[in-house]
Formats: sequence, structure tokens, C-alpha cells
Amino acid sequence: MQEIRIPREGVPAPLWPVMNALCDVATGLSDAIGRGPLAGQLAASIGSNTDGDDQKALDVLADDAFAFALKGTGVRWYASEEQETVAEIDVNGALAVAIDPLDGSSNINCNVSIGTIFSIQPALSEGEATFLRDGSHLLASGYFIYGPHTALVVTFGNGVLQFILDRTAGEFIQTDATMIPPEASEFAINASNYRHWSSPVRAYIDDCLAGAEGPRGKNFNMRWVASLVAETHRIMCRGGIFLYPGDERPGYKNGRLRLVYECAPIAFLIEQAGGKATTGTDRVLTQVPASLHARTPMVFGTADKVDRVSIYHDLPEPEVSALFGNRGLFRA
Ligand SMILES: O=P(O)(O)OC[C@H]1O[C@](O)(COP(=O)(O)O)[C@@H](O)[C@@H]1O
Ligand SMILES: [Mg+2]
Ligand SMILES: [Mg+2]
Repeated sequence: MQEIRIPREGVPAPLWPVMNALCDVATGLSDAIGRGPLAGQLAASIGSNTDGDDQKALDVLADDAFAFALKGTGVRWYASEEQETVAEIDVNGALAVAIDPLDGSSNINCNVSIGTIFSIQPALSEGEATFLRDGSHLLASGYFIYGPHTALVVTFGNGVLQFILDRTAGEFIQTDATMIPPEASEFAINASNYRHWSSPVRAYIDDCLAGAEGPRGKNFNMRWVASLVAETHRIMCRGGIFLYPGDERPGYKNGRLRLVYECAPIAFLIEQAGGKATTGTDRVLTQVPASLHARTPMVFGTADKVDRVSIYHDLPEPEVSALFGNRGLFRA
């Protein structure tokens, strides 16, 4: 019998057993992550997943723990970054969970915030078909962030709720709802890939870097944690924009992030917090995954910043290729 980790109030009744199980595992992970090297070789490489990513001990431990804990919670289908195919948990379950059990695993061994990303949707009779649908079917999505404190940020389709883990009591305590602040001057992108980006993405970042002297007429700051959960949480707290575009590197045509268990859950959450999430041009939640581990370019954050990136994609090529061009015509 699992302990009660999250209050029933505010959580739709059919989803509460699932949320409680996710919170139970997250509590254990938070404890292990908080102990770092004292909890064992959590960052040890133990193979690679279907996408060719290095698989760390904690990736697999987290995946096993979530899959096991979801037994008896009404979940039929389980799609995980760490498993090639969809797993059937309970033939009578009416729900399906997509999960990135451990996000930001390159940061495990350096004591930087990492997380878990999840979504819940109704189960169809066939596992893969359940997940190869657009994001309009999501009933809930969210993330756990294992940072200086552990938090759960979740939407059930009616705004965004935040819970903080009380480590002493082992319970998630609800705090203020989250809305993305409208004013922000921070962007997050892995700038080491600059030479591989398309011209609209380069033009957008060039104009941010040009600061007060450039077409935007103001200074920006930059962040890159390499944990999607940590970037999302920062944007939830103080706004800004995140970009992981497609680029010219082999295998990166659609960027790096996976649609089913990374981008769609984050997009649902961001929209519910008043922000926007696109592929650079189109809403992430309208994208239909071509396969379980399909990638998509991802741009999200404060709504007007995300809109601006779309505008850059609509500009004629000579305009985005020129350093600044006439882009001063649409200053920030
Ligand atoms: O190393 P890069 O190319 O900057 O990629 C960083 C991105 O990769 C990820 O770590 C992928 O997540 P996983 O750790 O779950 O594979 C994102 O969290 C992050 O945004
Ligand atoms: Mg991830
Ligand atoms: Mg992961």
C-alpha cells in the first residue's frame, strides 16, 4: 500500500492514483538524487537507449520505478524514453502515461537540477496508436524538478498547479499557481550549434545578442542548463524563451527533443501558464508524432517572444540572412 504523497483536492479523481504513484516515485528519486554519490553510481553509463542516447544508471532506475509504481493505478499503456516500445501495465486500465523518467541526465554527476516529465491521456485499445495522436488528447501533464527543492508543476487542463515536496513529511504541499511573467529578457539556446542553425534562428539570436544597439533596442541575458525541466521551471518563474531548433547536424533535422514525452507535455503546461510552444512556426500540440520517439523542433516561453520567432521564419531569405537588415522595423 502506497503512502499518500499528494492531497486529493485539486486532482481529478480518476487521475489521483496515477498522480500519487508518480509523486511516490519522485519522492524516492529526490532522496537518492539528494544523496548524490552516497546513493551509488547514479551517473554510470550502462548502455544506450533506442535513440542512441547514453543511458545512465539513474535513467533505468527511474524508468523501472515509475513502471512498477503505476501498476494498479488505472494505467494501461506506458511509453517511456527508456523503452523501445509501449508497455502494457494493466489490460483493464483506461489511461496512458508517457514519460521521460529522468530528464537532463548529462547533469546527474555535477549536482545540477534534473527532472521527470510526464503526460496522462485516455488509453485506446492499441498502445502505440494511443501515443501517436496530437496533444489535444492530454488530460494532464507536468514535471518534477529535483533541484535545491523538489517541486511538481502540473496542469489538468485548467491552469497550472505547483506543489513542493516537504522532505520531512514526504508529502507534496500545494503552493501558488504558476503563470509565466510577461516581461523577460532571457533566452536559452545551445549556442555551440550556431553554425548549424537555419537563417531565421540565427537572425533571431543575432538580434538578441546585438542588444541595445541592435534592431531589438534592448539588452538580453542568456542561460543554458541542458536540462529541459530546469529551463522550463526558470521560464515558469521569470519568463523568457527556450529554443531547441532543428539544425544541419546529421540526425538533428528536427532538433533533439522528443515530441511524445518531452515536448507535448511541456507545451500543454506552458500554454496553460499563458505562454506559447511551437516548432518555430506551428503549435506543438497540433503535431502528430510519426513514431514513438520522434523528435520535433521546440520553441516555448513568453507568448510574444515565441510569436516573434515565427515572424522571423516568415521573413524573406535575404532579410534573415543580412546582419540586421531592415529588422529594426519591428523592434521589441
Ligand atoms: O546537450 P544538448 O544538445 O544541449 O541537449 C540538451 C537537451 O537534452 C536533454 O537533456 C534531453 O533529455 P534526456 O536527458 O532525457 O535525454 C534536454 O533536457 C536538454 O534540453
Ligand atoms: Mg529529456
Ligand atoms: Mg531522459
